[in-house]
Amino acid sequence: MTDPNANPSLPALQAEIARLNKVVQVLMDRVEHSGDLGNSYFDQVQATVMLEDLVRRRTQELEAALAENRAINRALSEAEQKFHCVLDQSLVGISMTIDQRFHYANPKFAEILGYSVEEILKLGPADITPAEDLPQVLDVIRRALNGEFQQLTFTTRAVRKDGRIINVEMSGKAPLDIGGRPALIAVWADITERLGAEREIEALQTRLRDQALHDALTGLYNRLFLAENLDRTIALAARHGYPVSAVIADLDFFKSVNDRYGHPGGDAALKHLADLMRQHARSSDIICRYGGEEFLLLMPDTPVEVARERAEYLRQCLAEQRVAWKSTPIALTASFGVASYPEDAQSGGELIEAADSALYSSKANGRNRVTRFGQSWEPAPI
Ligand SMILES: Nc1nc2c(ncn2[C@@H]2O[C@H](COP(=O)(O)OP(=O)(O)OP(=O)(O)O)[C@@H](O)[C@H]2O)c(=O)[nH]1
Repeated sequence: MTDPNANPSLPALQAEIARLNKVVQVLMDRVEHSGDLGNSYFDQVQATVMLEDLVRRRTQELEAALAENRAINRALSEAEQKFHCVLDQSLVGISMTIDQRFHYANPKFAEILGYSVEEILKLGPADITPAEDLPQVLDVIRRALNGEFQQLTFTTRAVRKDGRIINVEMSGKAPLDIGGRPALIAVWADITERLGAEREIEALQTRLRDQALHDALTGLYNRLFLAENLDRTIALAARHGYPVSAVIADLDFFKSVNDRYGHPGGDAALKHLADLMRQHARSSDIICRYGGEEFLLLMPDTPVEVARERAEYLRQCLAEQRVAWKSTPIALTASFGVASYPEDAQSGGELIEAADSALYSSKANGRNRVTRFGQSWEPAPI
């Protein structure tokens, strides 16, 4: 990378040698012509001695200067070797770009991109950038050359020699003046694996959060989700002035379903009711498995009468359908309690309590029925 001509003392020395040569030439001419001018032999000898002395002194000075110059060059060469050694062993890629071409690349930079150093030096940033990223990369280079950044760290993609696209992080500083041309020095790291690992962790976190908020058996939201969202749902309703209705459904004599069909049969029954509630819900509704065989349907912006009708519809469907289970389909019924904010309750907690108390009335009054909070039960139509 170092130009030996860059040693500032060398041109000065060369100029001095040229000047001395001229002086010697002039003096020699004078000596030769002094005879023509009629000067004495003694004058000629004296001039020759002076000349020789001057040349000897100047030669000594020049030799000393040349020795110093050689020492400087040796020190420069050693420094360059050390510098190369560090760059060659660097764990990050280093490049220097001049006029859209890589003017320097360390082995790591070539390795990141799957080229040899010789090959990469025939390329430039545009050759290693995917076409769709090119406008953005060229814009960053343009702005860097304009001196818009003192320090820049930039994440982009690069195309390797084998065509594989990798994610790279590139850091650079303001351009340097190299031989009168702006040079961009950049440090590169292949962050493909790191990004992949980060994405996996993110996906895992999303999955874990999802699992934490859902019931594994039915896929419905669980109580934790309800706890996180109930108050917010009520607060939103209060702000916008609409009602929120709650329906709690509880399978009747579920213990005997388990006893008769076994736990897997009971699970199939729970999934059946969950699917039924899901099929007849609006996207704004929140359905969650509230307890073992208890389900909650939270219906924002829904008057209590509409909620009661929905509960009645679900009750009927459940009573009419059979849960497919081996050779013996399972007959099920459920009891329902309905309440509404702000009519029956002033908070999320009170709303659930009101719906629960209505459910209790349904159970107490014979099951397989829908009871609205604060109202006496009506006989079921079937
Ligand atoms: N299969 C299955 N059973 C469950 C699950 N969670 C709770 N249970 C059962 O649900 C039953 C609930 O019984 P109870 O609370 O006595 O209610 P019930 O038998 O439905 O009676 P009523 O509600 O009064 O009609 C218990 O036998 C629990 O073991 C589950 O995830 N799967």
